[in-house]
Amino acid sequence: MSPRDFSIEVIRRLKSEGFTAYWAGGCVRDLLRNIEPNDFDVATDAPPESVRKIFGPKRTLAVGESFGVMIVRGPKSSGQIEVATFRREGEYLDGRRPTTVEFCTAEEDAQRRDFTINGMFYDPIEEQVLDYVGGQEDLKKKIVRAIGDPHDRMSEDKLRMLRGVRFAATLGFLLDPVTGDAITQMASQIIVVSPERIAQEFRKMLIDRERATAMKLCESLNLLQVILPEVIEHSIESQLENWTELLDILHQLEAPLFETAFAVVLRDVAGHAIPNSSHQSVEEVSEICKRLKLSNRVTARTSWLVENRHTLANVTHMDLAKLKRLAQSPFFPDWLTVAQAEVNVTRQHLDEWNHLQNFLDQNPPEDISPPELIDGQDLIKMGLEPGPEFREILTAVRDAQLNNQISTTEEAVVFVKRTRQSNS
Ligand SMILES: Nc1ccn([C@@H]2O[C@H](COP(=O)(O)OP(=O)(O)OP(=O)(O)O)[C@@H](O)[C@H]2O)c(=O)n1
Repeated sequence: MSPRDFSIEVIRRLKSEGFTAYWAGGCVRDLLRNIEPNDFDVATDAPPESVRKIFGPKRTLAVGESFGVMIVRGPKSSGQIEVATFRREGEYLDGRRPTTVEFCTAEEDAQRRDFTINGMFYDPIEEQVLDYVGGQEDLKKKIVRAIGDPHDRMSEDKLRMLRGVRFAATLGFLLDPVTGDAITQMASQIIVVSPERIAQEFRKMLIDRERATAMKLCESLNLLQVILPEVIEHSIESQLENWTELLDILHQLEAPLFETAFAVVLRDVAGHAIPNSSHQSVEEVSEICKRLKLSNRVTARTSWLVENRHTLANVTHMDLAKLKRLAQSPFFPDWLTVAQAEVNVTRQHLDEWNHLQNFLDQNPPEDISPPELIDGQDLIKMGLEPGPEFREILTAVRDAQLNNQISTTEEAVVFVKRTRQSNS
């Protein structure tokens, strides 16, 4: 059973027990835009204990029982769906979670949601939309508008400021000016939101095709200045054209990973620290990643991409070994994605880009990463004492191999002997 069919089954069951139940929130927005939703959330007037009784304790899991949210597990392929009791939320003291909730009507439940386009319900059995907040109208007009007073909605959950930006950018909608003004006024408060949640919104924005629109909106609403002050300090104040260029490059990226797009966002953090030195800048980049609690894997990839942001300019001066080492990097495909976008936007380093393409055409992957000819054991067999210089010797052998000077183990042995003779 598909998740969609399972959620209809759940609604049917709740109704047969005398409750009301609808699809709610994002899935209604997507369905009305003719887009298949990622998940189907159900909202109902059944209290959590009734949900548990109807579906049985084995198939239900209270994820936020005090907030009225239960997970109902379906047969294997149908996954699980969230069934939330209509609720009105009490005060949000920490800007993240309400201190209390009270169960209420569907209409009141709609009023506590974030944006009108996310505040609708749909009855899949009667095929009827329930819209208490003007969501259909705003969908038609392509507007992201907070429900009721935008200050109130944003105060309740400060992350909604970023959600508003994301919906406007990714849906290609306009951010309602009153909602936008409220966000600008409250932007500094985004810091109360956990770094993980902020990073998750950034991820969603940056992997979307409209990532440049999202960043531009974050900047114009002052959110970026609070979340990534380094980017703004370095790009906007000193060089406005760098910021415009950065947005153009972001826009040009072909289906990037989050970290690839994030490295573009951070590209000028680097240049500013010490011109022509990437070291300090990379430390700054990994500090930013740490602050956003990004994983080590993401941090490594982002830092490597920023560190190598000027590498294209040097490719014509690199020998084969250096080029092959570059292309061997697990991050090279992402680096190419950025380099291609940079070339397209700046029209600089076209010769270098062509040089690199020729190199890649002429060197298939097996030539770029050929099996090693010798290792430490071979050096010991040759009578060498294990020590720190093993690394140097093996690097020199590898360079000679990558430069096509040697291609067999025998040649490698001769190479080692000859180098040692000439060094002594
Ligand atoms: N800070 C939030 C988060 C969610 N919601 C409400 O809860 C619904 C479901 O939230 P979620 O699954 O996080 O978002 P979606 O709208 O489904 O969109 P996406 O999955 O793209 O985040 C939203 O539509 C909205 O009605 C809200 O009011 N305020």
